[in-house]
Formats: sequence, structure tokens, C-alpha cells
Amino acid sequence: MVKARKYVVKNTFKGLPKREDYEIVEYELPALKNGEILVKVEWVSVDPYLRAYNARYPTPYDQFSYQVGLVEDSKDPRFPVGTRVVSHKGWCDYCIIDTNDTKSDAGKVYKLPNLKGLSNSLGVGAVGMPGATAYFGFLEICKPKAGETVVVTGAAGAVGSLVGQIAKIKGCKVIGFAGSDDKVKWLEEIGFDKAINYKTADVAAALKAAAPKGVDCYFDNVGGEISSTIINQMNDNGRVSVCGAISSYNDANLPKAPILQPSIVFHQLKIEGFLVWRWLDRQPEAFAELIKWIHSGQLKPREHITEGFENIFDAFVGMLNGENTGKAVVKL
Ligand SMILES: NC(=O)C1=CN([C@@H]2O[C@H](COP(=O)(O)OP(=O)(O)OC[C@H]3O[C@@H](n4cnc5c(N)ncnc54)[C@H](OP(=O)(O)O)[C@@H]3O)[C@@H](O)[C@H]2O)C=CC1
Ligand SMILES: C/C=C/C(C)=O
Repeated sequence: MVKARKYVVKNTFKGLPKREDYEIVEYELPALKNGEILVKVEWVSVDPYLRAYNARYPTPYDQFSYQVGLVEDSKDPRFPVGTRVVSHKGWCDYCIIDTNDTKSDAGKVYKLPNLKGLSNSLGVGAVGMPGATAYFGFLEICKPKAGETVVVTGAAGAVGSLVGQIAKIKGCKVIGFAGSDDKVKWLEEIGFDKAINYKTADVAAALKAAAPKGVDCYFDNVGGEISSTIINQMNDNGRVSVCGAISSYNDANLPKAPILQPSIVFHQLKIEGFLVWRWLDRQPEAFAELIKWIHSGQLKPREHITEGFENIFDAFVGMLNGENTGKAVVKL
């Protein structure tokens, strides 16, 4: 019998999640049935959607998220012992996965792609859900052309830092907004043409100076007032990919922001929201391209690593508070 630990969400969050909203439950895993695998979890992801989706689930529920782990026992010949897998089984140290379970929007368990020597943690980051989000959410919705000006908010985070670098690979001029001077410095080091600290800058004036000819594509990770300011500086036929709205995830009452309709109409903008699950069946295409770019040095993924099962909650809240540069992950 294997002893496992998992985080159970006890309460619907009010504001920033609190430690008391979670309980760590220890239990014994049952014997494997046909089609099941036993996984020792090695890397766990903490992401904004764990906060954003919380109100949709009746409590208590097991905290879902992506994880990478090692198959230690198997009753499915497609996943022999020693295989590394990516699943959505969340914050636990051991788990049993039913390999035929198709219920989750987040997709079935799959083998970690061959990372050719890169860290397995990338399976929950640049070569996982955030990588697919950046790849498809930017390329399919913004349809960037070389020479165009692209703006990214949440630019130093998991998704935003990849979007900015992909935009550079595609020959665009890239401007990123992030929440500290250290993040701004890093973004300029990895090739952003301009990075701006949205907490200290006059956003409208700084953007006007950085993009005097206007903005063609906007990848929106944060929503709220800064997004209205950016959208109101867009060019004719501009495209906005609405990926997330982290500026409001902890708010019960949605903040007000300047209206967008005049810009949308007079500049004939396209604004489209998406969920990365839309491209689940095309993930291998994104992963192959992302791995190629990382190996060629064109894409430099960064990770903010927290160690220890007991520290997953702190890593989650730290990410919501902006402590991460790059992808926030926990090593078990
Ligand atoms: N549509 C989809 O399918 C998907 C959407 N997403 C969305 O993408 C966005 C980025 O996710 P991800 O890259 O994983 O997370 P990040 O790695 O970017 O981490 C979250 C970051 O959000 C920033 N942040 C926190 N509060 C605020 C605020 N009030 N205003 C502006 N920025 C804030 C912080 O950076 P800073 O210091 O710069 O403030 C923090 O580091 C989220 O909105 C998420 O929901 C992610 C995956 C899939
Ligand atoms: C899959 C993730 C969705 C958001 C909104 O973060």
C-alpha cells in the first residue's frame, strides 16, 4: 500500500486564497485496477486559473493542476514503469491515474514529450499548457506579421514571457508590461524591444513613447484599466488575444475600466478570448516547435522554483502576488 498526500480545497476563496482554505489529506492508495497507473509526482504547477476557476467548483474538491511524474506501477502497457507522464491530477505527491478517463477539459494523461535533455519541469511550463497557450493563443488569434508592433501584459510570467519571445522570432517589435524593475531588466535581456514597469510608469505616455506608430497586436493576460489604455492605442485592423484577466481574479466586484467601443469600431479591431483546451489535439505541434526554439537558443524559458510539497500553497499565493519571474513550479 502506498501512502499519499493531497491538497483539498475546503472553501470558496474570498479575495486572496488563505492557507485555511486548504486541508492536506493523507490516505492510502488502493491497489491498481486494469487501465490504471501509479505515479510518483515530481513537479507540480501553480497557475492563475486555479484561482479563477475556484468559484465554479462545489467544495470540497481536490486541487487540480498540471503535474509531471514517474510511473512506479502500471496496469496499462502503454505506460510502463519508468515512463514520465503529464496529467491534471494536481497537488499531490502520489496518485493513481485512470488512463482512459476522458472527463477533464484539461485532457487525458500523456507521455512527457522527449525534451532532449531539458528539465522535465518544462512539461508544466514552456512545453506544457502555458507553452501551448502562448503558441496558439498568440499565433492563431493575433496572426502577427513581421514588422508589426506587439504588446504583452503579464510579460515576465509563464505565458507572457513566451509570447514576447515568439513575437520576436516572428520578426515583430515587442513591448512588455511587468510589475517590477527586475522583471523589466530581464525582459530587455531576453530580447524585448522595450519593457515597462506598469506599477511606476504612466502607462499611456510610456506606451506612446515606445510605440509612436501604434499597436498592431495585443496579448492580454491581465485585463482591467491597463488593457483599455493599450487597446485605445491600437492601429486599424489590430488584433487582441484575450488570454486572461488576472488583475480581477481576487476581486468580488469587477473594477471599472475606460470603454473600448470607439476604438473597436473606428479601428475595426478584432478581440477574441480563448481557452487553450481549444487546441488540445494540436499540442504536439506546439511542443515540437517550442522544443526546437529552446534548443536553438531562440526561446529562453525561465522558471521560479519552490521546493517541497508543504510549500505548494505558498508558491501559489506568491505567484498571484507577482513573486515569480517566468513559470512558477514546485519541485517535490
Ligand atoms: N486562456 C487560457 O487558456 C489561459 C489563460 N491563462 C492566463 O494567462 C495569464 C498569465 O498566466 P501565467 O503566465 O500562468 O501566470 P504568470 O506566470 O504570469 O503569473 C501571474 C502574474 O500575474 C501578474 N499579476 C498579478 N496581479 C496582477 C495585477 N493586479 N495586474 C497585473 N498583473 C498582475 C504578476 O506579475 P507582475 O509582477 O507583472 O504583476 C504575476 O507574476 C493569466 O491571466 C491566466 O489566467 C493562462 C493559461 C491558459
Ligand atoms: C486554462 C486556463 C485558463 C485561464 C483563464 O487561466
